[in-house]
Amino acid sequence: MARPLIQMALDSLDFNQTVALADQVAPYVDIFEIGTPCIKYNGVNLVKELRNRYPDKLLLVDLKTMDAGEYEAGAFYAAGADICTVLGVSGLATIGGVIKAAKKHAAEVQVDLINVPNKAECARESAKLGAQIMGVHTGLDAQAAGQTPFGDLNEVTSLGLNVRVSVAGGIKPATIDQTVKAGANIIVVGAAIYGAPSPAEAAREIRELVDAAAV
Ligand SMILES: O=C([C@H](O)CO)[C@H](O)[C@H](O)COP(=O)(O)O
Repeated sequence: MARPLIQMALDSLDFNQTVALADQVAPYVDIFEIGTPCIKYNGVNLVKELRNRYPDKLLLVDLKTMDAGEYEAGAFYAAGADICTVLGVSGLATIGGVIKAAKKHAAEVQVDLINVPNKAECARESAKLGAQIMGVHTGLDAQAAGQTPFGDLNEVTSLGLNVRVSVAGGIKPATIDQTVKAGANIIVVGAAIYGAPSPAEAAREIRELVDAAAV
């Protein structure tokens, strides 16, 4: 089984704390995600900082774009993003705009399926348009209401689309094995790492669990 990538969700608002957390977990993760609250607060300068500091890491900017796809995402690809996210609920015109911006920078697009009523249809149409990654996502508010992403993950991986499937929403050590076995290509972890007493130790444990589950 191909080893899934680990994506660290950097969800602090503080610029320096975000960079410090990235430094701690860097040896164990493949993708740095600048989370939505963080990118809204800090903007393109944080993208530039992480790009300069980590030229070889993948950098995802979780814009969750809802409108003006090409215009909004263009600046973040230009600053060094490898992947920007666009909301599935935004519609195909906006998703197409982000895809256009990504192409100009030889970069990629992730469609976030958060709150999309028909995830299969959105994933199929977005893949046809050229999006490379489908993001199955139970957001922080839905998690607080007791929801998990695993049912949606099974639905989207079983579509057999020629895309990578990312999963986010409260993933923790106890759920790594089922996540890998469900076919996720990218596993996003936020609170289980940044909320741990030692984020570096927590990231190392996640790395070991993913590697063990993927054999
Ligand atoms: O995308 C996220 C959230 O909606 C805030 O924008 C999180 O980064 C994502 O859910 C991963 O974090 P955890 O759920 O804490 O693992």
